[in-house]
Amino acid sequence: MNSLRVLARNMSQKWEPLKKVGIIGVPFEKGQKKYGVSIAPAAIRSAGLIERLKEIDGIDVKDYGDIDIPSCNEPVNVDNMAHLSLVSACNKNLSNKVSQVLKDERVAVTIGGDHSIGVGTVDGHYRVNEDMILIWVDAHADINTNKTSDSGSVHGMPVALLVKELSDYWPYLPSMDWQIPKFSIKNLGYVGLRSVDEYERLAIEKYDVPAFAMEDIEEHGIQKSINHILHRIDPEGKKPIHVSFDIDSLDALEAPSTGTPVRGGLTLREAIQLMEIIHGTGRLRAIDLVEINPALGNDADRKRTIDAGLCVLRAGLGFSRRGTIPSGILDLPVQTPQSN
Ligand SMILES: NC(=[NH2+])NCCC[C@H](N)C(=O)O
Ligand SMILES: [Mn+2]
Ligand SMILES: [Mn+2]
Repeated sequence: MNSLRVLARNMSQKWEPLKKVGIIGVPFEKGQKKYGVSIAPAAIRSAGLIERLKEIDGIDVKDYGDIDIPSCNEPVNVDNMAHLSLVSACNKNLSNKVSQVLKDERVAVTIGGDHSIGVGTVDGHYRVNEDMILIWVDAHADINTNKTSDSGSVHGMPVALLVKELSDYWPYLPSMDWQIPKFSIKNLGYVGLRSVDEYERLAIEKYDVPAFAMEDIEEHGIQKSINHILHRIDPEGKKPIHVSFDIDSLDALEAPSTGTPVRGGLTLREAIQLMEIIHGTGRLRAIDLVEINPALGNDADRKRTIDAGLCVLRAGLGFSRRGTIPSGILDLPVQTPQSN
């Protein structure tokens, strides 16, 4: 969006939660090493994704289906970066789809997939709303480069690929020409961190990113933590919000079916409250739900993890734990006298 349009919107727009939602499935798992995260969109849909979202008062849900995932293509060789060409091709399609959903004036809800797909969702969002801010809810910071990563898995690198301030720390990445990192790290905040690699910590401190690790959340509570972040990166409360929610931000007891679980995480109640607060700003425009791996754990684990993800989405999209009044009805039903 050009800056004049942004200015016009900021002057005229009173933010209201968007009641229209577009679902995008991304059955992609090449950003990490374990089988299973690619079957999450199907598993979450069959657990009742659309139906449970439709229970939210006044909501309009459109399913855009799954994006095309390339199965093989010309491999490119970049040191310590596995499957880069596939990651790149998937994200290119995804970026276009997210832009389309946002242009349709719907909240873009992307169901992953591993967290490497954050490159496509944020890129697609940025292309529509250049003033967007990004809340990365995760046990991990996902801000490694191929030089600092121990794993070589791209799901630990999406933030570093996205932010312009780190572009000089990358080599030339063949196949990634479509993605120009323009998003500023100044518009990023973290919630839930508890497994941060050394160079990731260095990047967070160098750029003074508001990063609420679990100890900070313990100290301040989830409400003050998210309000602090939102105020730090957008003091006037004018910018569209993108939440990239990695299910491993939740405690491993709440979400066991995930590839890189870390104990001591957010309770589901904290995550719900976080999403309710962000919903309450009226500015939430994109949610990613990633790293659910239905192939890990037993039936109960799978069910608990998917259900936790659905609770997070519902909270972000306006479901109220207080309950809602039936629409158009003003009083309790009276009893009609019985005939016999
Ligand atoms: N999206 C995730 N679950 N990321 C885990 C990343 C773990 C580790 N920091 C790495 O770079 O490999
Ligand atoms: Mn992640
Ligand atoms: Mn993670």
